[in-house]
Amino acid sequence: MSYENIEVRTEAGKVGIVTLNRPKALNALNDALMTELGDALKAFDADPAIGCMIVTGSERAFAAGADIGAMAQYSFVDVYKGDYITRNWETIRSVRKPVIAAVSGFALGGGCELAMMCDFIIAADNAKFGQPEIKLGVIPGAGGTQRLPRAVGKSKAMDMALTGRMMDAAEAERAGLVSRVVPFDKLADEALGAALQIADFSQIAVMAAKESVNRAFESGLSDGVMFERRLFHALFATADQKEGMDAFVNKRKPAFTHG
Ligand SMILES: CCCCCCCCCCCCC/C=C/C(=O)SCCNC(=O)CCNC(=O)[C@H](O)C(C)(C)COP(=O)(O)OP(=O)(O)OC[C@H]1O[C@@H](n2cnc3c(N)ncnc32)[C@H](O)[C@@H]1OP(=O)(O)O
Repeated sequence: MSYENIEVRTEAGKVGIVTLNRPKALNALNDALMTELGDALKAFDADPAIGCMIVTGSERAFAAGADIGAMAQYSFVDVYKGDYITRNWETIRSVRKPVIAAVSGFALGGGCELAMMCDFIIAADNAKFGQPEIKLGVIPGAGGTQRLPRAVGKSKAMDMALTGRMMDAAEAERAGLVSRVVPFDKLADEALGAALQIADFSQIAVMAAKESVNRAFESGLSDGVMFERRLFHALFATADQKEGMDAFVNKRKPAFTHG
């Protein structure tokens, strides 16, 4: 499959990597890019050999937001009837294998929202996150007002949504938006290291872990705990649970099922 707005590759046959590729526009997210991104992630998700995915950008920008030039002329009818965002952005949330956002440079507006749709964010020390939509006379439209408070708390999320200010990688890590911060020249290796580690685990246990953690945002504590418990119980029906626990008892490396 050839793409215009992204680059796609695999590492070690088990990690799928998508690089946003509109450098002249700081990876501004247009409709074509988001459709290509969704298609690429769905293809990796369907590939039994792929255990984890990475979405990344350039040193200067993960993505500086949705494409303002593309949006400037749209009417309500355009975006409502075109099912703006729902039609393609939500695809990234439908993939069942983990997606790591490896963020350097600007992750603003839709770029920050895209990173938050991924399962966790590893940031370079030059990363800058923000939801500056207010400066354009709009508000975040791809989950920013919902995911950011859940990640960093109401006060910081409200501050960012109302002032449009950016926060740097260190503040983002302190606030809980970002899982790890590394020097830019270590970002690709850090993200790939995490992805390879995940891809070597039991693929069904990895998918269950992702599903269960995400359920925390969709249900009350008791329901979420019960959802987790039933998934935990269900994994005792898998060969990987037997292999993983037997390998520990017999002091050997487990050979999990991938795909
Ligand atoms: C039915 C139709 C469906 C269409 C679907 C479209 C896609 C879906 C969108 C929906 C997403 C949900 C809602 C999200 C909304 C947003 O994200 S709004 C945008 C939020 N982002 C911003 O406001 C940041 C805008 N950019 C800047 O503030 C600055 O560029 C910067 C990031 C601070 C960097 O500044 P500087 O270093 O001075 O570089 P610049 O010269 O400004 O930029 C370099 C070139 O990149 C272009 N560019 C930058 N950001 C964008 C952008 N968001 N959209 C388009 N183009 C961008 C900039 O114009 C420069 O280009 P040239 O002028 O040609 O050099």
